[in-house]
Amino acid sequence: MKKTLKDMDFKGKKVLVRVDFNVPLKDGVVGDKTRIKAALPTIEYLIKEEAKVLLISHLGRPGGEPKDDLRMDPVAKALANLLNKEVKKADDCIGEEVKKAADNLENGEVLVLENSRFHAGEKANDPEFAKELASLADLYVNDAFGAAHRAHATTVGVTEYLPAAAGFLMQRELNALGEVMENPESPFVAIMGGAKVSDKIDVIKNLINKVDKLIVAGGIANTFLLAKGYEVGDSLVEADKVELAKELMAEAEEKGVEIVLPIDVVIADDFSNDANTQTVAADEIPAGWQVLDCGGPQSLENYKEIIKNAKTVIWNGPLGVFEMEKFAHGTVELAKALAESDAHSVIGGGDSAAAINQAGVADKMSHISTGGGASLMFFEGKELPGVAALDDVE
Ligand SMILES: Nc1ncnc2c1ncn2[C@@H]1O[C@H](COP(=O)(O)OP(=O)(O)OP(=O)(O)O)[C@@H](O)[C@H]1O
Ligand SMILES: O=C(O)[C@H](O)COP(=O)(O)O
Repeated sequence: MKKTLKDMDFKGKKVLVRVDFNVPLKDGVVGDKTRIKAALPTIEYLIKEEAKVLLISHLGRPGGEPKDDLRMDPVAKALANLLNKEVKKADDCIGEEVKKAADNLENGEVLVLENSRFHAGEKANDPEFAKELASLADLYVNDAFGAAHRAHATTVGVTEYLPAAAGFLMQRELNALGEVMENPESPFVAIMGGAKVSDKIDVIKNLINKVDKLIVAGGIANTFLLAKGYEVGDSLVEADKVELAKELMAEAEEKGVEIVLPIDVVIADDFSNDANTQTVAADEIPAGWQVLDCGGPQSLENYKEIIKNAKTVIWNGPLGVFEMEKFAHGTVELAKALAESDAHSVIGGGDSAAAINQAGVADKMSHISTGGGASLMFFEGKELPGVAALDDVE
């Protein structure tokens, strides 16, 4: 058991809180506040407990140096609006100026530090950088589930120097994902979509030991269709993963797990929303065409029937190129089917969460993770470095 907020006394203490405020920015304004809202319970608790709150996050991938369009100012502004309270902002996350700003905080005040990835030491998990950061505070709280799969200075390194506990969001994510992986009510169905087989192999391998049915859709389905001996035209495939797809299908069969592939698919003559399209059987994809949505009517009917009978469903990755309206149908319909079902539904962050929001059914899901890569690593059955590094309860 990891330490949580309830295991620490915060009054008058400077608390370095790692949050995942890696949010989309549009014209210098936060485009989606979901991740900021998700961290509010921890921040509000610390304010109430009269801590001095130092928030640290990465934003985008600036490559170890300052980039003005990736500063945390819009995030601090959005947070101030949500908290309805003044939020201070520092122009760096280490150094004398920042130390002074941290020391000048009154109990219950909040200071947002600058993007941690403006320093190369963050991704390198450099001990010197971690030590500098840690020197700002008395205690450390990690509420950044979305970044817990990264062994960086703000997620792992600092825990060498400060007492370290999990925040409320971190706890909520670990409980929700842990429950579904350890005690799923069956029938247990996983839906894997998205673009890259290589990203999902370890997840599929682990899930084959846990689920009753595994729906393979999105771009990754093409490699499995190829492995079945179908032609897939110009579709996105990973030719070097065909053998592996065959092995995974054989392993699933041995274990009595059904791998469900699309029956019919929406194909296009170009990777474009203006392309010509048609719906064809998955074993009749003509040369020169590419699959951009696994949600043909028969496939969808099949997925809906499976979901209707499921007690637990986990979903990671869209069924098609849902960013283009013409190919969003399957993903949106699947989201709606999940919303209508009684199954316990857990969504693995990233694009799938965006699709659920697009379909307007977010409130119908049991749990939508704030982590993309982190939830995938969790579904792989691996321990997240940012969690492992936290203190155990004595
Ligand atoms: N048939 C397809 N052909 C090409 N790309 C596809 C296809 N189906 C889905 N995609 C693309 O897959 C991408 C999402 O893949 P990814 O593996 O990153 O999903 P994810 O795991 O949900 O995302 P994240 O890593 O953000 O959690 C989307 O951009 C989508 O357009
Ligand atoms: O958005 C995410 O998945 C996390 O914030 C991690 O971001 P990263 O992939 O840039 O490390």
